[in-house]
Amino acid sequence: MQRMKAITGRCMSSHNAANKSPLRAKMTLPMIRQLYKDGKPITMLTAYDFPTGRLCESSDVDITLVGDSLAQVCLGYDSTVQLTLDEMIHHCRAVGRGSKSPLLLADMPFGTYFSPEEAIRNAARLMREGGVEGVKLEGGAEVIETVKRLTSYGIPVMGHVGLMPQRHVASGGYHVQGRNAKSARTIFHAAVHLERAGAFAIVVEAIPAVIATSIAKRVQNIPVIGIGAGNGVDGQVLVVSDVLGISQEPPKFSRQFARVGEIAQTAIGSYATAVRNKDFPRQAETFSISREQLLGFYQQTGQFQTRSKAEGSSSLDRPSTEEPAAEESLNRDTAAVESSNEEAATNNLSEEIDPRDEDPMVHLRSLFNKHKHTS
Ligand SMILES: Nc1nc(=O)c2c([nH]1)NC[C@@H]1CN(c3ccc(C(=O)N[C@@H](CCC(=O)O)C(=O)O)cc3)CN21
Ligand SMILES: CC(C)C(=O)C(=O)O
Repeated sequence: MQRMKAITGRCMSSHNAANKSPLRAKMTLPMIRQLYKDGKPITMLTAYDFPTGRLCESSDVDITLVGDSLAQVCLGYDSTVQLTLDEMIHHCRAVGRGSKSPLLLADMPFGTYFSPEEAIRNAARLMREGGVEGVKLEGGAEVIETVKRLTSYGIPVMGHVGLMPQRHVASGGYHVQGRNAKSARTIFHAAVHLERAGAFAIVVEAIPAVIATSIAKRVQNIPVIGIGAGNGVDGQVLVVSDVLGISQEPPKFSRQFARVGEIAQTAIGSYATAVRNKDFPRQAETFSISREQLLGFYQQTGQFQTRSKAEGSSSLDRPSTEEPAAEESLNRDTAAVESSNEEAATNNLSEEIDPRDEDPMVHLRSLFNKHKHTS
């Protein structure tokens, strides 16, 4: 019942051309909180563009995250550090056009929240220009003041501790965090402080499951959402391309719930083969034109001409006509075409016509001549 409430805001436009899925409740922060209070696991998935946004919508996830993994997964950069705020905003807008009902969040890109002032300005851009409903940022003690300031201005903030991909240069790679007592304690305290600073949720990434569970038990008022952090937390997040099986190097903690990459490659290979074999397109994949209109076209473009002439011109490749027209209406329409093109037609029809049997011209010419003789 909770999920059926609060059908407001962006959800009102969810029956547009872009979104054929049935109306579902617009996820709001209070609804996320309620899921948490009810002990229901929160589902979160990344999206990077309109199609993946639509998948979040139709698959009923609670939170769509335009993660800065966008940089690697979608844009081909080496790391998230290279992503700009403008690029992030551009992709948020696309995701938002497909993902209407889930809560829509964006990662603050690297270098856009080094001071509280900078963070406020850039988070406001993500909300105003990108259309997101909250931001996620990586960090512990060093971002607490920033989180306080953002939330004080009504900008919902999701924290992110443990493995922080934006620090991969300093960390020398993507390493599991919290595997010694000191590191685990630092992450634990960061989570506690993020809750106090006003974060509405915290992502914990690539830490031992028992540490994540400890954090989730200690953080009592907001959900702890795990990625590579085991099953003792309040929700899970994964990268959509890992879930679909289209990532080049999915992290060990992810699961490929399908092998969409293999399916896609097979499909595209089949397409290329069909084109090379002239097996694509087929008749049903082609457009037709009525015989009378085709006749008019041939007349108006002077294509009733001799075979030798025809062979000399490359513009005479003629599409086949498939649409059967009732003889009567064809004759009537042909007459109309003829009267408006009588002179040109007469000139052209006085010449020898391409005799090939399969050529629709042959049939059209005979109809045309029949009409001329009987009128
Ligand atoms: N496709 C994809 N999925 C992700 O989850 C993801 C990205 N890309 N890009 C941005 C960050 C980077 N992330 C990563 C990337 C690699 C590992 C990884 O391979 N970790 C190793 C352990 C490495 C070590 O401890 O030395 C592993 O075995 O999973 C983890 C998180 C998570 N994010
Ligand atoms: C995987 C999630 C948590 C993320 O931060 C990202 O996609 O960048």
